[in-house]
Amino acid sequence: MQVDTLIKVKNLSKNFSDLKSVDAFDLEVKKGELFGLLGPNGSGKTTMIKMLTGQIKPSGGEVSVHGIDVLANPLRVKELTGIIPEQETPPSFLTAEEYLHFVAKIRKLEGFEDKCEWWFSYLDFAGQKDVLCKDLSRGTRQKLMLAQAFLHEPELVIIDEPLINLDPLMQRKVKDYLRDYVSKGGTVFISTHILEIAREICSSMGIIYRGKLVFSGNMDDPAIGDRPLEDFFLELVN
Ligand SMILES: Nc1ncnc2c1ncn2[C@@H]1O[C@H](COP(=O)(O)OP(=O)(O)OP(=O)(O)O)[C@@H](O)[C@H]1O
Repeated sequence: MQVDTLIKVKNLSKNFSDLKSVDAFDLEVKKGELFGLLGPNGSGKTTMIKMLTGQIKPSGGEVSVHGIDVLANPLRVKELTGIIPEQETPPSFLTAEEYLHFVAKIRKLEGFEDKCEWWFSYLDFAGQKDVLCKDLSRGTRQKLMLAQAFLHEPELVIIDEPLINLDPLMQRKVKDYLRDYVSKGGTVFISTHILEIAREICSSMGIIYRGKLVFSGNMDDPAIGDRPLEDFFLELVN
């Protein structure tokens, strides 16, 4: 079945005791979008991503990915989606290469060695292939997490803070890769509190503040106009 809306969220909420971390959130992300979820620290971005990827259960509302109810079938959603959760670290007892090969085998990828080689080369960490994941630098761990998420070229990739810990050259490469991925038909959902990233690469965005979606639209939405994104953002979250 062809699905054009890859992420659909309706009246979604997550409470931690009295705190409404995500509050009655509605959102749709269509195929081909590079969507950025922006918001200040503690506004609910990671909580949203955890609900999209079946890591935590919502307190209320509906969430579907690829037209599949995430609560009912989280494993199927994980099979179809590339995911980089917040500050995820790969297993400490595997080397970088072993980890990528392990992921490729779970994904039942054929000819994965070449694909892994491509990632080692593109993100310039072939020299760390044989290093245990626990001994990798934070930036190299992030490169590895990016590689594992895109290895099977899924229709949808969901990334919490894609450029975290990367140096400017690697940030440039990842931004180029994300733009190219979407231009070839992929869909990417990112969360970030870095507005320049969204301005530079996203086609659409949502702004979350205190758990509520306070804006959703394209980057050329007339409400933003010619203002710096920072001004628009601060107007909504102050
Ligand atoms: N497991 C939890 N138990 C209690 N409170 C939580 C839990 N997870 C998140 N929260 C709270 O929910 C709110 C939203 O947190 P979340 O991590 O989603 O924010 P964020 O927008 O991703 O922040 P940042 O940009 O700082 O990473 C915060 O107040 C946080 O303390």
